[in-house]
Parts: sequence; structure tokens; C-alpha cells
Amino acid sequence: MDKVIIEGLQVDAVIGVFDWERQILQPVIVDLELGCDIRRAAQTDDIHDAVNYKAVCDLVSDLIIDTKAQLIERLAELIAQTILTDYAVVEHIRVTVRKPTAIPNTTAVGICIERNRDSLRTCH
Ligand SMILES: Nc1nc2c(c(=O)[nH]1)N=C([C@H](O)[C@@H](O)CO)CN2
Repeated sequence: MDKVIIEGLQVDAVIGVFDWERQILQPVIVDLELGCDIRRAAQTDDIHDAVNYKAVCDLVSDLIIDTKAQLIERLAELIAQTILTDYAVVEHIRVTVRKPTAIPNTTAVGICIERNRDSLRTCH
């Protein structure tokens, strides 16, 4: 399947389970792979036929800032479900969320999830 990719989207946000984490902004890094058929956009050369990665970056940034999640799991699931809901042409999504400054002596900690339209229908 074709993919629209976004790598290393950094957003400074309230994120974490500990009290001290609720008092500061921490960087959250998001990578996205959006599985969709890009052939129509390739044929028409029209942004309206494409999954606009600028719009997706804005959507995801706002979501991360507004959610103030405790767990990166919650962020990843929200990002996946929101994109699948808002972009009917996206059939499959891989979301990686990293916290690069959370744990000393690591370059990052994080999670990666994959969802499709079936998971949207079964998610409550
Ligand atoms: N699986 C997870 N483990 C942990 C998370 C998380 O979001 N998912 N978060 C934390 C803390 O907030 C950490 O980032 C700071 O020590 C710990 N484990």
C-alpha cells in the first residue's frame, strides 16, 4: 500500500504520570505512516486529492497539546483514531510516539501502534 509519511514531528506538551511532569512541557516526537492510495493525487497533481501532511501535522500537534495525556499509549490511540475518522482514504496507520527526555541514558522511550478501519469500528 502507498504511504504518506511524517517523521520526527516534535511537540512540546504536558505529558506523563508523575506530579513533576504535570508542571513542565516535555518534547513528544511522533512518526506517522498513513496507508492510502495516492494514485489520484499523482494523476491530478491537486492538493485536494492528497492527504495533506501539513494539515495532519497541525491536527496532531493540537491534539497532543490539548490532551495533556498521562500515558503515551493514550496519545497514540487518539492520534490513530482521529486520523482514521477524519481521513476516509486512510486505510491503515502506524503511529510511533517517543519521549526523548523522559529516561536518562536512553535516546528515547516510546511505543508504536498499528490500526486500520476495522479497529475504528471496534474501538469504544
Ligand atoms: N508504557 C508506558 N510506561 C511509562 C509511561 C508511559 O506513558 N507509557 N510514562 C512514564 C512516565 O511518565 C515517564 O515518562 C517519566 O518517568 C513511565 N512509564
